[in-house]
Amino acid sequence: MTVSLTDDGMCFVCGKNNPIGLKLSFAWEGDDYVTYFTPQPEHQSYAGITHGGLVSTVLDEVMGRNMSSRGLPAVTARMEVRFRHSVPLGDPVRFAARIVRERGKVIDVEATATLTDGRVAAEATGRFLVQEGSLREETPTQPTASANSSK
Ligand SMILES: CCCCCCCCCCCCCCCC(=O)SCCNC(=O)CCNC(=O)[C@H](O)C(C)(C)COP(=O)(O)OP(=O)(O)OC[C@H]1O[C@@H](n2cnc3c(N)ncnc32)[C@H](O)[C@@H]1OP(=O)(O)O
Repeated sequence: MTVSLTDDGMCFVCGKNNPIGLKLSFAWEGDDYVTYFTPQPEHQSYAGITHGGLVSTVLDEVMGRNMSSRGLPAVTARMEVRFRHSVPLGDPVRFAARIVRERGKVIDVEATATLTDGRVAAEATGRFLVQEGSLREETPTQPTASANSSK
């Protein structure tokens, strides 16, 4: 079964119109598809530590957008995350994704979250299923709000 995917600017991670979203920007750096996220206090779990669910969310996004940026709109079917080090607040974290294997509409991707000192804080593997058609863009109904996080 496939679904039709629409970008209405409200994605929690990249949507420019989501008032509570992260509003992250993405770009290619060589073979890596990359975003930088600087966690703030509102993104923590224990004091001073970025919530692992949010780290997972950005890993998911950078993998998914790797494909949509190449014209392959896909959904996450499965994802595994290994948390190696805590992610502190206040410093930019580099999230990078690259394709591992493509088999028809099934694409395996891996991603890393790297701290400013070069340590890989978290690594993910994901399986994505490419959906039929192209990503549709739709005018949002929600008002635009100011960013709460930046590259
Ligand atoms: C310029 C760029 C602008 C971009 C601008 C974008 C803005 C927009 C934001 C984008 C953001 C993206 C990054 C966030 C990505 C999400 O958050 S996507 C949302 C979360 N994910 C979902 O909602 C998916 C929900 N699940 C489903 O829809 C369906 O279960 C799936 C995954 C499509 C699978 O459907 P299905 O019909 O069961 O698939 P089927 O064809 O039977 O299986 C195909 C193969 O996949 C395997 N498979 C199926 N399901 C699974 C599974 N769950 N686990 C493992 N393997 C599976 C099958 O075993 C089969 O493998 P083989 O047997 O062929 O070896």
